[in-house]
This record gives sequence, C-alpha cells and structure tokens, in this order.
Amino acid sequence: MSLDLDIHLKRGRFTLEIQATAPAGVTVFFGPSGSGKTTLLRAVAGLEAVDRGQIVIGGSDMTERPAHRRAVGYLFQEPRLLPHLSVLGNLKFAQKMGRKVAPQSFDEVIALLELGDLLERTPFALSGGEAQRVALGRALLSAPKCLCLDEPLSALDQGLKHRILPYLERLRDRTDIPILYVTHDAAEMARLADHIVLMQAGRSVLSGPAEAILSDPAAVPYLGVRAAGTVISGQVMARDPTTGLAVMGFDGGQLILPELSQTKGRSIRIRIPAQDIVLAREKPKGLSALNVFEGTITQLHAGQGPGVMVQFKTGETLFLARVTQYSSQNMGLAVGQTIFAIVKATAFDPAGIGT
Ligand SMILES: Nc1ncnc2c1ncn2[C@@H]1O[C@H](COP(=O)(O)OP(=O)(O)OP(=O)(O)O)[C@@H](O)[C@H]1O
Repeated sequence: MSLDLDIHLKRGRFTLEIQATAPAGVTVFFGPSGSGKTTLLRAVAGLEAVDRGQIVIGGSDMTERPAHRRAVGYLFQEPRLLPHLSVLGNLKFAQKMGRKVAPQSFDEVIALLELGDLLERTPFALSGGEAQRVALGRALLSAPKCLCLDEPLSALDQGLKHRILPYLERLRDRTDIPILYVTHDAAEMARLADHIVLMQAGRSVLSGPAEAILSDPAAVPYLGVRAAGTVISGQVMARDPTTGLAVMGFDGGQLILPELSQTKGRSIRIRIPAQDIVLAREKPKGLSALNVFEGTITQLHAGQGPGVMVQFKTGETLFLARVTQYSSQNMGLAVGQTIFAIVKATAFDPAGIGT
C-alpha cells in the first residue's frame, strides 16, 4: 500500500504545493517550523480541504472523502483519549469506529504495544508514554490505510522517548501501510525513517530513501549540520562479554560498537553524525579509536560556513564527514581519492541505536 499526494492549498499568506509518494513504511517530513508539515498531514487526513490536487491511498482516491471515511489514523503530539473510558474502553471504541475490522486483531495490537497491563486503567492513571502507546493502539485498531504521526514523541522526556521508539520501530517493520511522520529530532528521524521528504516554505526540496538523503551533502542546508550523517543498517555479528563491545557487519565492513542490548544475529541500524568522523589521507597507525575503514571520496561540498562536507563510499554504504575548509585544503581532498575514516566506538549513542 502506498500514498500518492499532489496538494495545493493556501491559508492566509502560506501556500502548500507538494507532490510526494510515501511507500509502505515510515516517511519522515522534516523542515523548519512553518514549512507546512502539520498542514500536509491534516490535508491527508481530511482535516484541511485542498484547493486542488489529489490524495490517493492504496489506489483509492480520497480527495473528496470526508475525514471519517478516509481510513487515516492520526496521532497528535498529545494523546487524545476519552477520559471517562478505561484503556480497554478507549481501544474498543476506536475499533468500533473503524470502517472495517483491522487487519491486526485486537490481541495483536495489545501485544505489539504491550498494553496488556494497562487495560483496566483510566487515562489519568497513565504516564505520558503509556498514554501515547494507547493512542497509537487506538489509531491502529481503526483499520487505517495510512497513519499520520505528528510529533508523537515531542511531549515526552528523553527517557520515555527512547522507551517508545522500539514500539514504533516494531510497527514500522510489521506494517504494510504508509506512515507519515513529523519530527524535529534528527536522531528520531535517523532511527525511524525509511524515506525522508525535506520541506521548506510549503514545498518539498529533496526527497528519497533515508540513507541517501542523510548522507547527501546537498541535504545539509536543510537538515542542519548536526542532523546530517550516515545511517547504516547491519547485523550484530559478535559480542565480547569482557570488553562489552559488539561487532556489527555492514555492506562495506565491520564496526565496533559500545555494548548493545541486541543479541547476536539481530538487525540493527546506527547513525554516525558527520561531525563524529575524522578523515586521514593515509592509513593511521597506533590509534586508540577502534573503527578505521577505507573509502573513496564521492562528493565534496563547501557550504557558506567554515566546513566542507565530504561524502565517501565504503562498499555500498555512503558516509558523510564534516571537516574544516582549512583541513580540506591542507589534505588536498578531491573526488575519487582514497581516504581513511576514523570513528570512536563511543561516537555511537546506545540510545540512538535502533533496529
Ligand atoms: N488557517 C490558517 N490561516 C492562516 N495561516 C495558516 C493557517 N493554517 C496554517 N497556517 C500557516 O501555515 C504555515 C504552515 O503551518 P504548519 O503548522 O503546517 O507548519 P509546520 O511545518 O507543521 O510547523 P511546526 O514545525 O512549527 O509545527 C504557518 O506559517 C502557519 O502559520
């Protein structure tokens, strides 16, 4: 199932004009405040009328349908639960309101989001994270053909956020519907996104698979230097109980990571911010850093500031590193050159390691 949209709408002085496709999985819409992300999600859900265009979900044209007939689940920043009903009541109500029976059974949704122990509670007796899980359960039980998640974790503190992320990863990996996701958090985007649409002033400026966008020097002005980097998917190949380090294999080599909760054989995905990679022209010796690998420079991009973004390829994986213009000139960096990248194992934030 996928979503194709072509939306034109005007609100006051703001114009949203966007064409995009969201395949099954998570498509993150990322952009500055006021770029139109919420308006876009609301238009998909039928909460905002479009002036012209088309919204097609799984082959069905939804453009003229009212919100309650679009089968779009919507999750807001704040969970909106019915306060007078228990968690069970909230979930059953959402299921009843759905247009048809959800492909996942009630029990599957309870298991997926681990809601079993919460069923008898009222919304007041839930933590923010628990309430958001229940709200997500409600959205799933309404048998959606598409899910819109508008900054669903932004009201939660860091600890809670990291406890909920695995649920969203599980949902992403087990569902075949498009999930439109808005966040301002680069780490959250790197963990969840299959696709990314970068937005500015009501338009899409760049879009594509997450790995390609995050390591594209052209995306850096829109992502910000801190968000730019490399997302690598791979598998845990070994864990060393004495050092606490784990080895991850990826298309291009191996990386040594800090201790992981994931067991051997599990798929993981990690993010290496561009600013955490050091480059060398020759293979360094006697280093304390554990990860050194060879690559070929594919792009060099000097921005407005003092930095140069260097994209290089190791195996089939594209990496992005940020060096100063001074270093770039001193090292004589050029496209096609062989370089060595150095990454400390501690550069990987264990909380940022997902599946
Ligand atoms: N009904 C309206 N009338 C006038 N302007 C509107 C209306 N609705 C939205 N806007 C404007 O449209 C622009 C986009 O708003 P939107 O909430 O979609 O942005 P956003 O990217 O989600 O921002 P944020 O990241 O801050 O949530 C804003 O400038 C907003 O003020």
